[in-house]
Amino acid sequence: MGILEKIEEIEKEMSRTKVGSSKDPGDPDAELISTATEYHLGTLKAKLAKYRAQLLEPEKKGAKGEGFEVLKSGDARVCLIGFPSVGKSTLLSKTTKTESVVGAYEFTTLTAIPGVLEYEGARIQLLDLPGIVQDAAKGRGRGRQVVSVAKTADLIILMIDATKSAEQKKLLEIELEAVGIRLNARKPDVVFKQKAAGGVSYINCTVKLTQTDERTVRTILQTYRIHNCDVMIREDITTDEFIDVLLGTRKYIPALTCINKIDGVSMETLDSMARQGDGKTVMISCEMDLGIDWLLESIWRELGLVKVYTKRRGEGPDLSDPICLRQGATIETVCHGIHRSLASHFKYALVWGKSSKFNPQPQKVGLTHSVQDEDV
Ligand SMILES: Nc1nc2c(ncn2[C@@H]2O[C@H](COP(=O)(O)OP(=O)(O)OP(=O)(O)O)[C@@H](O)[C@H]2O)c(=O)[nH]1
Ligand SMILES: [K+]
Ligand SMILES: [Mg+2]
Repeated sequence: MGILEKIEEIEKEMSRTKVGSSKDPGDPDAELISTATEYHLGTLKAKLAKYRAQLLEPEKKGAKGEGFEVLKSGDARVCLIGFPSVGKSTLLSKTTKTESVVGAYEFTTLTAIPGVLEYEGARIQLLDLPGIVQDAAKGRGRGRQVVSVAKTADLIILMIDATKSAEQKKLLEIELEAVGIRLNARKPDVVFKQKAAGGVSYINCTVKLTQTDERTVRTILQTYRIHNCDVMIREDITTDEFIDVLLGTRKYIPALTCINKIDGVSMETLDSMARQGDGKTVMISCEMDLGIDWLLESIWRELGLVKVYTKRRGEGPDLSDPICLRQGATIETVCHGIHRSLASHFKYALVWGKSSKFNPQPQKVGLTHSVQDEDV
């Protein structure tokens, strides 16, 4: 029997068990029967979770942990990362028009399910993902695939079940770190450029290095057989940070911790979680509809999107339909947001708002001008 058939068998057995367990209140054996039924259901659930976890195993040995193929769309991508059954799919179904199957058993979700969060005029892609297991990054389950998708996120939500171990957050962080994701860390201010010739040109501007030095940097370059490059260090970095930059495989991604199912814990526990939380922890209950607005606001804030409005000559700005952009976006990005060929026919733009030198008067600018939030 294949895994799918086994799963089907168990699901049938589960529904039979539920039907057969309707209690007769007058029956003295009812309590006994119901305990036995619960136990049986529990065993079935465990088996179901085991088989579903097998479905998540990589198809063949040595297969690379490629990400699930979901096209990026909208203004930004947010990934839901968490252990099984913390409520990732429940959250997606609640906040977007997409229905992702919710189940009381682990590994309900087997692939990446995208939904669209519409917030403040932005369209944010929210990705529901399979639950990960410990050692996911080493290739257990399809975990490696899940953490690989996380690399493509503009924001990662570490989703945690309030009723389960407080270790969850730490364990998730370890899995993400293992594939090179640095959560809530800023990219070190170091410029590293490989060249074809010319040797190593090392420049350390302005800062005094207290945690590494030129000799160490040069030794590391030799170890990696890099003989021609420009290195410019602009902050007091550690040796590890230099290696991060050198390998270029690190992703620096902002993250929020979302503690779900707070309906299931006592006020004391809730209070102590609130005290431990940093500015990047949000507590919610999908079931009781608590904290969802707080979460959406936090997502919006952490993404740091910039809203820009357009206006026609002689008319007011169109406030109903902003263009949402990443921080640091330029007029060129704005052009692409309006029409693909606009930038190639571009002469100049008039900008009103914070980025205009003459604010509140407009400024005439070129394609490389950086826009700011609420510019017109
Ligand atoms: N008490 C309570 N239960 C919840 C809450 N949110 C979700 N659940 C339940 O938790 C169970 C798991 O929910 P899912 O949304 O399937 O969890 P998931 O993280 O997507 O699980 P996998 O896809 O298996 O990794 C379901 O029985 C939900 O009804 C909540 O806020 N409170
Ligand atoms: K589940
Ligand atoms: Mg799910």
